[in-house]
Amino acid sequence: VVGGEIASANSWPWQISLQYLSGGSYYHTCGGSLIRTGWVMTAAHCVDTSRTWRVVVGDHDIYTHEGTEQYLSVSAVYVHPNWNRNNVAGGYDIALLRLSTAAVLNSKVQLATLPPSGQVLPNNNACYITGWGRTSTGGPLSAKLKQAYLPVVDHQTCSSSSWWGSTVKTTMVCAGGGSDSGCNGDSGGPLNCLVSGRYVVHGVTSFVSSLGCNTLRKPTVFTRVSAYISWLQGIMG
Ligand SMILES: CC(C)c1ccc(NC(=O)[C@@H]2CCCN2C(=O)[C@H](CCCC[NH3+])NC(=O)C(F)(F)F)cc1
Repeated sequence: VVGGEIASANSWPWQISLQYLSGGSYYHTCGGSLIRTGWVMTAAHCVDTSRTWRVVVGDHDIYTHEGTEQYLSVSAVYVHPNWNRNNVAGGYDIALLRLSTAAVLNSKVQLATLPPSGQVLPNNNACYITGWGRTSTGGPLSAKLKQAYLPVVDHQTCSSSSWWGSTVKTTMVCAGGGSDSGCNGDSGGPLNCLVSGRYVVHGVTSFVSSLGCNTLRKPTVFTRVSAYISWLQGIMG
């Protein structure tokens, strides 16, 4: 997250850190959302390589043990069948992770609320992106979870020529486009949008401009969760 601020610890209790095993240690690579005690929603581009994964729930500082973390192994990865790793602009950047052991819910570990199927938010709807991604283009990951206020940019604006043009599809949500943005390492995490006074996860962080995370008029682009409710339901049962 570029800009924004450090979140209050565990104030986004469905946010997870997706980590991979390398040389005996685990490393943060993406975010995700806990949507059932045994299921995590993330981006397909996060898990389209075969690795040993773990999910950490209840985390705030990914580099220190705070005692609130639960370390959960992943028993199966379900990438959307239409995902094309060579074309993030095609959409379908969504995946589900089946956890080997269920998360234990408490004040710091909660399930995300998902939107109703087909719901599209209006321009300027209040949303926050959260994640441990880079804090500037090419910069380091954030040790502590960050949040940034990214209002929705509607499709009409986001798909216009000086914005993302035809790269952005109606199965995506755009948000921000100014000095605050998502950045590498926020992938897969939630876009938390205020709807009727409650936070609903309307987006899965998908891509930013390769010219720079907070490029003017290149909002952070999210997979629109409400376009995939039936796919999610079909996998989870
Ligand atoms: C033109 C369109 C197809 C296109 C649009 C944006 C990009 N962006 C990028 O490639 C930038 C640079 C580093 C990773 N990245 C990204 O946007 C990656 C997704 C890469 C998927 C493709 N491998 N996502 C993120 O960094 C984010 F924002 F989700 F945290 C690439 C292609």
